[in-house]
Amino acid sequence: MKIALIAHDKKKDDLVTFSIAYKHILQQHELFATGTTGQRIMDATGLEISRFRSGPLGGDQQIGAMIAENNMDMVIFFRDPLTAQPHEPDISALMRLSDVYQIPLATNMGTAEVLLKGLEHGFIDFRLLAQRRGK
Ligand SMILES: O=C(CO)COP(=O)(O)O
Repeated sequence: MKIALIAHDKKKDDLVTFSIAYKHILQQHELFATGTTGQRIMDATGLEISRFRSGPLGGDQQIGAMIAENNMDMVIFFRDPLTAQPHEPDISALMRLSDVYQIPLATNMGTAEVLLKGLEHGFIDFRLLAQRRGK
């Protein structure tokens, strides 16, 4: 499965902690991230991650493009709901595309934990069908 990892600045520590805790699951999948988030997680975990641009410079849009191409299976996006972001339209667009294409999207650690455990137990296997349909 292809999983995107994204966190706003005030949530990056949480995502790093989460990635350490769930490294055993994450390492079985193909990981992508926005620029700074990806670097932080790689440094802390040693996981291999394909990094896009930083969010404000287009990273959210690049991940959105992968979703539109049926090329992303899950998005874990620790949003900061208390801080205004300069690229709010890009963030909304990414979440919108996740809904358009029915891609599992976790916007906080509670949901992310359920998603990764669901992934571990095969609950996200509908994406395998979607991948085949897209080819
Ligand atoms: O801004 C972001 C998501 O909207 C994240 O970007 P960075 O990972 O580069 O900080």
